[in-house]
Amino acid sequence: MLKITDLVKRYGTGEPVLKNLDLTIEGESVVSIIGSSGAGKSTLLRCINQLVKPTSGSIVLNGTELTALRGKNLREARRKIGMVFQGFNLVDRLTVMENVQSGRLGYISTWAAITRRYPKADIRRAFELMERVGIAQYANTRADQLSGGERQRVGVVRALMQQPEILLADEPTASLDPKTSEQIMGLLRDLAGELKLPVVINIHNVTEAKEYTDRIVGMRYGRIIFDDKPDKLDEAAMEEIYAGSPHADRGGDRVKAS
Ligand SMILES: Nc1ncnc2c1ncn2[C@@H]1O[C@H](COP(=O)(O)OP(=O)(O)OP(=O)(O)O)[C@@H](O)[C@H]1O
Repeated sequence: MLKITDLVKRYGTGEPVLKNLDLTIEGESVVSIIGSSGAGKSTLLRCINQLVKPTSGSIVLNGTELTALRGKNLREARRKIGMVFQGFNLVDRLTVMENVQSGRLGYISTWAAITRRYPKADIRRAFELMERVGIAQYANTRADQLSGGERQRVGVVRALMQQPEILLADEPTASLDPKTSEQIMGLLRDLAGELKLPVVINIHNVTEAKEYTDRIVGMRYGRIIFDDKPDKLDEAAMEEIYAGSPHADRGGDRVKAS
């Protein structure tokens, strides 16, 4: 379970971009985070995986308070959080297998990684996952030879190689064509169920959020103003999430668009 309580993030001396945010995610649910540009979606994901240090508040993942961790403990906790990125973040000149195995860095010795002497169990697991997502035939192909959809599948397998307890995806389909985008969303949804993994997806495409996720969290300027099942996201809720201007809202309490 992920339990976020009273989370505040302020960059420098500016107004907070996350304002006393509470969010609990249980079980294998697939949750999408929607909201206008600048609402704080990426900052929220980065606070969860501790790429960004929250200003205050609590983030507990399966009993571990992440905000209190430093050094080795922080590195260990971060392995439990898989990340999937918009731009895939692969190393182009490495093969698919090498990219996928980089998800095991931190679990295996540096020497084993440098010399590509991956443990047998890791190779087996990589092939299982690559088979599952349809890229096993590319194991020895350089990452830059693959299409966008195939590259994102590599990104997903790499994240799963970490044996994460939660998977975070930051705009995972924004660089993909519509059909491939739907395939990747379907894959994330199915993997969440198969691996009993909570998945949190930042997404601009509301149609995909409605179709492929179990719960939609709508953010507006650092606050959660909608949190419900996709079929509850009606026009009024959309208006509230997306209307208005950042200037009107920033800093103060939520201002309803007129
Ligand atoms: N490293 C940073 N330093 C200062 N301000 C930042 C930093 N990162 C983000 N911000 C600001 O925080 C606010 C929230 O940004 P964030 O990227 O979290 O929003 P978002 O909802 O993910 O937007 P988008 O959909 O465009 O990615 C914005 O005003 C942004 O300019």
